Amino acid sequence: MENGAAQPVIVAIDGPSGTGKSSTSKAVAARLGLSYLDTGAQYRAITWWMVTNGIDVEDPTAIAAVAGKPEILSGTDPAAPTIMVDGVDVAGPIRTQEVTSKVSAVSAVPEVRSRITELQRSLAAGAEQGIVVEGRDIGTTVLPDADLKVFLTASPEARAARRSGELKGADLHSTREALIKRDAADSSRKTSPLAKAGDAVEVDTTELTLTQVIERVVTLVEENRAAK
Ligand SMILES: Nc1ncnc2c1ncn2[C@@H]1O[C@H](COP(=O)(O)OP(=O)(O)O)[C@@H](O)[C@H]1O
Ligand SMILES: Nc1ccn([C@H]2C[C@H](O)[C@@H](COP(=O)(O)OP(=O)(O)O)O2)c(=O)n1
Repeated sequence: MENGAAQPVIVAIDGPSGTGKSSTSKAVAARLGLSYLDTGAQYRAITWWMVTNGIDVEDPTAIAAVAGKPEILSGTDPAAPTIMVDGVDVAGPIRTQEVTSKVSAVSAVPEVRSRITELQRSLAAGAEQGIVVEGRDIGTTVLPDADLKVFLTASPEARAARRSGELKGADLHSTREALIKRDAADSSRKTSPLAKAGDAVEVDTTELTLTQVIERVVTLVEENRAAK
């Protein structure tokens, strides 16, 4: 723009688990001075609340009935993202195996999705410089008018190796199986499944380093801005 003030830019980054969405999105947002939102953390947070409050996660009606109750607050600074539920910092508890194994069932419930989608849209609208939002349905459903949509992929082997590295020695085979099962659940649900938007740029990260993926996405954002 003539006066040098950049228009806010909205970047949607989707893809299955372990493709590098969180690491890439955080780094791209930090580099470009944008906000950052991890929507998986929000679905994990509402799942943590359901588990903590004894809600049967196999019962969609029970989940739907209380979906509006927890207050979920996301801090969008890429240098220090935060996630709170009813005033409690749940950044650690939302990463347990128990939450990971239940998050697909909870996030498949339409009342949960509409609640969380509303929060996501409001955070995106309020981001003054723009925002990088990562998840499963950002480009398709949450922010279909995003300036740039990226869909990250990687082989199941690469994704499982990355995840087991994080879980400090977790068995590679069982990590791979759990990951494939969660992808299948997330891709096959009726409401807003994991899917690549028609206008998303697909980046296969299997053979790329994290630095290369970050560079690729930063370049895509810069090209997008320059074309405006
Ligand atoms: N291109 C890559 N090459 C190697 N490791 C990667 C790459 N991208 C991400 N990682 C690592 O893989 C793990 C999962 O990445 P993460 O960003 O959490 O993925 P996602 O958000 O898609 O689940 C992290 O430990 C991260 O450092
Ligand atoms: N936009 C989103 C983001 C996540 N989810 C659901 C489906 C995912 O399996 C869980 C957890 O997502 P998260 O990004 O934290 O998962 P990983 O870090 O890739 O293991 O949340 C979703 O349904 N929609």
